[in-house]
This record gives sequence, C-alpha cells and structure tokens, in this order.
Amino acid sequence: MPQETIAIAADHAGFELKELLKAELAAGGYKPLDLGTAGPESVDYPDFADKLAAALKDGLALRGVLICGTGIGISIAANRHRHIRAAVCHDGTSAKLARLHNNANVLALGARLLGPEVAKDCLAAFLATAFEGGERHNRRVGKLS
Ligand SMILES: O=C[C@H](O)[C@H](O)[C@H](O)COP(=O)(O)O
Repeated sequence: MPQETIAIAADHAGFELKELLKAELAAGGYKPLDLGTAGPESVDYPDFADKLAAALKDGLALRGVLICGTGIGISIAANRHRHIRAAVCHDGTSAKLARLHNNANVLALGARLLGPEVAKDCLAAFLATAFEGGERHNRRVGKLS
C-alpha cells in the first residue's frame, strides 16, 4: 500500500514542533510534505496556511497539519478556504472527534501551548481516525461548504 502523504506547515513559532512531527510521521510510515517555514525567523502564519490549502486543493495530499503559537491564527487562515476543515486540537480526544464528527482534513496545533507528547497524541489520533459518516454528520459537514 502506498504511503499516505501528509502536508505539514508552520510559522516560526511552530517550526520546532513541525520538525518533530515530521520525524514522527516518517516513523509511522507516512510521507511528510513540508511546506515550510524552513527556520525560526519570524514569518506570517497566513502564508503557510495558504500554501497548505493550495497543496490539498491540488491533490498533493488529502490531509495536513498546521502549527503556529496557539493553532488559532493558522486555523482561522486555513478555514477561509472552502475545502479546508481545520480543527485546533489540544489533546487526543479532540483530535479523534475532529475526524469522527467533523471530517477535519487539517489538524491545527499550538506549539506554545502543547508539550511534545501531547502534540504527538493529537497527531496519532488525527491520523488513525476515520470520519464516522452517517446521515447527521454528513448533513452537518455538507453545510460547512
Ligand atoms: O495565532 C497566531 C500564532 O500563535 C502566531 O504564532 C503568533 O502570533 C506569533 O507571535 P510572535 O510574532 O510574537 O512570535
């Protein structure tokens, strides 16, 4: 089975966590598609949300991970794109429910709020969980776009 590509991008606040999660993805048999930023120099999170949204639109990946200081700014920017359902998650349960009920295609994390182990828990739950589907969830997710 081919490896699933997971797009990943961050601003300067999320750069270090992005590097950690890229290694985690590779260790788990996924193929990380790194869309930057490439270092700790200050950048603007909307630019990286836009890059990831474009990658998903172009079919380079079906799912992605975005990281900034809180996960808030980068998820707001990503959710301006109609095809993106980005969920800011703070633990494995929120990441699991974002997939089960909301069919989130982007996991947004706050590098200044989460420790590395919690961030890894979020990633693992996001990757492992499929959309539950069913009439009510399909109806509600359909209304988002
Ligand atoms: O929602 C915004 C993000 O948390 C940014 O990572 C944060 O605002 C960056 O802050 P600063 O420019 O002070 O490092």
